[in-house]
Amino acid sequence: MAPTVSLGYLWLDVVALALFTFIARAYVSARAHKRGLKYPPGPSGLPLLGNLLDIPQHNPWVTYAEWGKRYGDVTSVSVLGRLIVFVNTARAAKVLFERTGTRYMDRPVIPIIEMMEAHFNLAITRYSDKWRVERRIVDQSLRPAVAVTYYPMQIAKAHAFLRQTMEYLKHFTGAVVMSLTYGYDVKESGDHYVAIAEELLTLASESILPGALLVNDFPALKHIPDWFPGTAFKQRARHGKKLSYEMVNAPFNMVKEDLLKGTAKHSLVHDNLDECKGDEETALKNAAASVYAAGAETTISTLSSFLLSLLLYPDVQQHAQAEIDRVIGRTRLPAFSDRPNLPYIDAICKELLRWRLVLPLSVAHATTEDDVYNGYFIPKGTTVLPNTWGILHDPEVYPDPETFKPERFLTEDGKVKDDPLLMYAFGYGRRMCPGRHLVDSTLWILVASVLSAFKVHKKIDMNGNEIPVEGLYGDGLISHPAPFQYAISPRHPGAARLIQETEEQEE
Ligand code: HEM
Repeated sequence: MAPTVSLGYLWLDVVALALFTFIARAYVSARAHKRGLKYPPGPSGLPLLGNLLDIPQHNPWVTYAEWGKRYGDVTSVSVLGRLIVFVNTARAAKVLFERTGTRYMDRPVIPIIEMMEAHFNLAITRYSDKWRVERRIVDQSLRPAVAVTYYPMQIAKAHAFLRQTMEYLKHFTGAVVMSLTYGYDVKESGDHYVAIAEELLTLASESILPGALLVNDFPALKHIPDWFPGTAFKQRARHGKKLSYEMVNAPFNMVKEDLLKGTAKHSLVHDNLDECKGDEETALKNAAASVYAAGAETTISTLSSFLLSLLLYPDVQQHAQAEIDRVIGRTRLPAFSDRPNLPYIDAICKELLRWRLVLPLSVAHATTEDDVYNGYFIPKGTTVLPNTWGILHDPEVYPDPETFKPERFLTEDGKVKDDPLLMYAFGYGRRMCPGRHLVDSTLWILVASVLSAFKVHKKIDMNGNEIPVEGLYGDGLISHPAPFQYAISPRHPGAARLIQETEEQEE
């Protein structure tokens, strides 16, 4: 039976905490006014609720980009008194994230993520000594000189992908990241570690964006007991906590056991474990789980977009295959040494990062101290969301931005164009993605291998008609294409044999 005796006290506590939250936020706002400064402009909100009802749940980055056009390159909204700032242009991103040192390098506290104990993840760790130690481990293990040592493994996984085709997509990305992090070869279906990570990441990704859960704006709701209506978020948090524990500890303990047995392979954990003492082991554990958490789903989303782009833009496929035939021919599969001679393949990889962003709103930053931008006040602790989608879909920089056009990254004489803005797909300043060098080679080898061996086309239904593909995307923090149907077949008579040979080479 639900306890009733303490209900009065409980509500007093919750109301007191809510009031405290409001007063603290009102105090910050008063501080801004005292200095004669306003928050960055944005849509006007309702009393108390602020802009809560203006936050869209579908493709929010498109609305935020429209606000950017209307109100300026830095805009803001208030949700139940919590200020959220959006950075809408490359110019503002440069000033705020690159020229102000560490002022914008914190992460906001997200109550539901803390309740899930998923803040082990470096990507959402506050700017602190803990972040510095764990980031150093990840940077060391994923720097370009180490990333190249994973080339043979990446080639082997890409060839396995060709052999098993599409069911292997999820497996492929999980396989690369699990192999480099723990030296573990994931099972081809139903892998326990991959399943846990996928479930936790989906749960966290759905819970994190502004407006997703009320508890994120009103932390006092954490204290409401489970039996109270509307507290499903607590069950979600408890389940997330169990998954976080398993994700951080289970694969790490497996490497320790393998080390004792003498069977552990080259991996981030293996290479760092020898030097670990006391707390350093926790840092290594967190860093490793973060690499998996940040690396697998993001890469899956990009590779799914690759397949989708081939269905929607058959001419891109033809152009790429003509380049492969010209440079490599049809008697072998691509190797990393072919890369300088395949600029169109490189341009496809770049356009994939721009066209459908894996993290359209990047990962939220937060300010470590007060700041003033263009005369507007941005207080310490403000959530700052870079609208990377808006920046990389600005029609003045990328004409016809919704169309997949690899040639926008080629010069007139067919060379690959350097585009510094594209790095924003990987984030900003010191928080920029440490996995970007690895992504660069993973993406390239898979795109080149698939295009070399296969034709990817629309599936045909029982009446002989092509099944249409809409190209819709989901709305979580990590944006995935909605499921779509496709067919895949060897591109030429020798392709099947080349694929078969990869198996023999690996034996
Ligand atoms: C297409 C694939 C990927 C994309 C588009 C991507 C993009 C991003 C972005 C936008 C951030 C946030 C940066 C910021 O806050 O400014 C990030 C953070 C991070 N990424 Fe990636 N990423 C990808 C793959 C990977 C891979 C493969 C790994 C590891 C092997 C990885 C590891 C991380 C880590 C550890 C962080 C947290 C960094 C921090 O907060 O200090 N990512 N990534």
